[in-house]
Amino acid sequence: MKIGFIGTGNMSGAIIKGIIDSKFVDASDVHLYDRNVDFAKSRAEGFGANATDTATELVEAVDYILLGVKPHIIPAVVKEIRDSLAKNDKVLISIAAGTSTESILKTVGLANMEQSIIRVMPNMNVMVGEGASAVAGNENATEEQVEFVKDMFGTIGKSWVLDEHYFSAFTAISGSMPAYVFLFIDSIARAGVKHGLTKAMADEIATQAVLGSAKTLQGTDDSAWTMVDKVSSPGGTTVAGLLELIDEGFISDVVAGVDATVAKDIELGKQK
Ligand SMILES: NC(=O)C1=CN([C@@H]2O[C@H](COP(=O)(O)OP(=O)(O)OC[C@H]3O[C@@H](n4cnc5c(N)ncnc54)[C@H](OP(=O)(O)O)[C@@H]3O)[C@@H](O)[C@H]2O)C=CC1
Ligand SMILES: O=C(O)[C@@H]1CCC=N1
Repeated sequence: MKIGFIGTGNMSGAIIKGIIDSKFVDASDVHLYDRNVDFAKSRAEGFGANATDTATELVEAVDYILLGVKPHIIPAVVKEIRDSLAKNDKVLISIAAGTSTESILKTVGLANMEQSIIRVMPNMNVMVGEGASAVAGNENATEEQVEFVKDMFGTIGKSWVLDEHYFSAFTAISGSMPAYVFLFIDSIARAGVKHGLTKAMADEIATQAVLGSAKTLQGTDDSAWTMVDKVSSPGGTTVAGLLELIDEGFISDVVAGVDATVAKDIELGKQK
């Protein structure tokens, strides 16, 4: 299969690297287009992939087209390529937040009502092969097409087929989550600085503690809550801090943050 990327920024770059490094596709089957053509060309050169001068050329050259542009750019790009889409049996993949397959189908227009569209919500951790991506096909997408895209994102982390109805929730607990975890790590490090550590040292320690905790949790059948109990020695340091965190609203603050993310994703979707 040949895969094309329109918009070759951060997310596309990470996905391209992952699918080539894992040999999911050969670099010669990857085609890139960006509005900054020279940028796409230098990216392509780095990966050993191909670059095209226009978006429509890219559509002609590939089987799957990933839209790697910001959500507000999606309509313009889709309008630009819709005539070439109409002539061909291609699959569109969108990773844009707050953008439903239905809204893309409307942009594609009446001539393309059979268009297969697959929506994916990855997260930034695809950059290190530890992404968490949800995949949903519209009613035109075949099971094989959805599985292909799920496997594609499975090469750069974990991927799940998920009903599109849950995408706002998934965006909150996975797509946006790296930012919240970075904030958590920074908060821990700042507390370390308060108690005399240098910021650089505290950043490194907090990052390793979070990484190790995630790995420990992945390696056990125990729930996160059970693991909280396992770290908390009777009368010890952890339970003292834990009770203070809960008392200060840690759980409800996290839930409120997720609620706000979900609400924004729904709002963005309604604007389309
Ligand atoms: N960042 C994240 O953590 C996540 C992002 N996403 C989604 O991924 C998508 C891409 O985000 P990200 O990679 O961060 O964005 P970037 O800005 O890094 O990349 C977008 C690229 O598309 C180019 N571009 C802009 N307009 C056009 C056009 N008309 N035709 C072709 N190329 C164009 C941009 O060029 P220029 O720089 O010149 O504008 C840029 O190179 C977004 O829809 C976002 O919602 C999803 C999950 C996580
Ligand atoms: O902030 C955003 O809109 C995108 C979606 C998920 C992560 N970043």
